[in-house]
Amino acid sequence: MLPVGLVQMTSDGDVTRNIRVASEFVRAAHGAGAEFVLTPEVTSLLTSDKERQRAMIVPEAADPALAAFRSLAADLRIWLLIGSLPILGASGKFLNRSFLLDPAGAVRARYDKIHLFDVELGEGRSFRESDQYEGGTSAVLAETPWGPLGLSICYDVRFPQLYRAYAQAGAGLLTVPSAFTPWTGEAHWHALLRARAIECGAFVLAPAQTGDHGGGRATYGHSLVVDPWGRVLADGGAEPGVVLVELDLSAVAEARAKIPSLRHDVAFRVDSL
Ligand SMILES: O=C(O)CNC(=O)[C@H](CS)NC(=O)CCC(=O)C(=O)O
Repeated sequence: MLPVGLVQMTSDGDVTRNIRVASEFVRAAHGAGAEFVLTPEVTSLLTSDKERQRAMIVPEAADPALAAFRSLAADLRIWLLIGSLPILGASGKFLNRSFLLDPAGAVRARYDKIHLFDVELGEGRSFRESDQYEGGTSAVLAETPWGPLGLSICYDVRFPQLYRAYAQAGAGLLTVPSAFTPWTGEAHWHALLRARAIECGAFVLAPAQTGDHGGGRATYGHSLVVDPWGRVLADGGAEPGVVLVELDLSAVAEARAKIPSLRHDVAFRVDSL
């Protein structure tokens, strides 16, 4: 059994505060027995204030949040997935980067969000993540004591081919740290995450931002753990806090034995008539 803890929080423009709040929740999850703790997308900074982003977002080597979370993982002797930190890349654009830290505080994997959220939701709700961020180009499968883990972030969840590639490469754990909008979350969040779990026969771990972040930004919450049969094992609701759940890892082989759809994948062509 793997005891996991998902941190649900309301990050804002105050990096120091966000690091403190996330760290308190991580400590609480560890105190409750979690050996693997996960935080949401943009744990360290969630703001629409572009000047503030320009001032606060730095290269990885100088990032105070990464340094703090590496010490925390080492201090608590836990595996820690920091859902993402905004990082200043070499091109001058930002990268939306997940970090998997081991119990020695070492960075075991980095993943840069591949699919950027450029959408028009209507009623003046538009997002253009690519204005400031550069997308990643590599899927990343990380080794853990609990088997291979496939990393992704938020809007990536709408691209099932990423998760299928992870499942075909052996992943039984999939991470989807997020900051979903309240509107799309209400309509799609549970369905998308359950679909990824079911079609991959894998656990989906999705720690989420929640609530009102100020400056017109709000997120859906509902941090979710879904098992390989598609059952929602835990739902974080709307309030900040920690979601705790024990994963029975044998459920991966069990689901895939019942429905071996990963083995039934065939290459096909599309005939346009
Ligand atoms: O910009 C930041 O500060 C943090 N990043 C986010 O909030 C990102 C990009 S705007 N949000 C999403 O990808 C939401 C996806 C979503 O809601 C959907 O697919 O429906």
